[in-house]
Formats: sequence, C-alpha cells, structure tokens
Amino acid sequence: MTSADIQAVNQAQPDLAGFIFAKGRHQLDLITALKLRQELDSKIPSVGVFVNAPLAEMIAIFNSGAISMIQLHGQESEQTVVALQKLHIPVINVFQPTGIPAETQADYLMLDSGQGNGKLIDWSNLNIKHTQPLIIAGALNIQNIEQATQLSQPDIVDISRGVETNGQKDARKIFEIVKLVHQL
Ligand SMILES: O=C(O)c1ccccc1N[C@@H]1O[C@H](COP(=O)(O)O)[C@@H](O)[C@H]1O
Repeated sequence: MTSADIQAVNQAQPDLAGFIFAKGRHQLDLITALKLRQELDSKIPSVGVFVNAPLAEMIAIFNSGAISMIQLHGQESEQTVVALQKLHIPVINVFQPTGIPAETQADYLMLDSGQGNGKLIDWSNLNIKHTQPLIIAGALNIQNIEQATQLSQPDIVDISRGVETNGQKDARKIFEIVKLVHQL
C-alpha cells in the first residue's frame, strides 16, 4: 500500500480499507501505516490485518491510531476476540467456510480460503448460520464478484489481489469494483 494507492482509495470511497501487518508482500510497518492513515479519508475506517500476532502488538497498533478495527486472519482463539472487544476494539474473525466454530462473539464473520492467497470459494455450497454481518473474501474480482454476492448474500466484500495488476494496486480496478459493488 502506497500513498498513490491511498489516493485511489479516497477517490473510490470503499467502506473500509485494509492495512496488512501480517508477514508477506503487503506487510506495512507502523510508521508507514500511520502516514497512510493520515492520508486516508477520515471517513474510511482502516482495518488492521493480523495472523497470529501477539495480543500486545495488536493493541499497541490500535492505540497508535493507525487502525480502528482488527481482522484476525490466523488461528486466533476466542479468548483473543474477547480480550480485544473488552478494549472496545471491533473484531473481524476470519474462517475457512468449513471451519466456523459454533459460537464466536466477533463483530464480523469473514469467510476466506487463504491469507491473501486463497482460491475462489464455491459460494453455492455455503451453509452457515451467522448472526454477525458476513464478509466474503478470497480471490474476488470484477469478473466473479456479482455471482459471489448473489450466492452468499454478504454484508461486505473484501478484495485485495482482485484490484492489482502485476502485484501492484491498480487505481482503475479499485474504482471500477467499488462502483460496481455499491450498485449491487
Ligand atoms: O494479502 C496478504 O498479504 C495477507 C496476508 C495474511 C493474511 C491476509 C492477507 N490478505 C487479506 O486476505 C483477504 C483476501 O485477499 P485476496 O482478495 O484473496 O487477495 C483480504 O482481507 C486481504 O487483506
């Protein structure tokens, strides 16, 4: 994520923007995340994406002001969810579509088949009960987003690689998919 990407996001006006703190090619350090948060439209909440990070690290990043929600994208326990919520941190808990526990008190339930490397889920086979708002993710793009949303009826869609070209965020793709999703 770069300043140019933030400009594209500000123009497109998605409902949320993801700041990835998990290891990998998208990983941001805190200094960069704070700079990007300054540049990001104040109306767009930023979500910190973590994979099995220490609780103290997630809380410190939240307290820095870089993010206003936490996405748990690993095998974090329900205790972690509860500990974050006790601090009034909204939590997105991510599961494989077949791996949802009977109960989680996370604020949002996200279904994804990977960690920024997932394959498209067969949304026609989805059979889950959920009380929280549902977020779908995993290799979504402008070609498959309409069918995925029709089949899964999510509250939010999450797209990362689907708005990239050659591994870089693509302003045109960001703008086009946000526009389309807001019309669905
Ligand atoms: O993209 C990453 O580097 C990443 C690493 C670890 C956990 C999650 C990661 N990405 C997040 O995964 C979903 C779906 O991404 P995609 O559309 O399938 O590329 C999204 O929340 C990304 O932020």
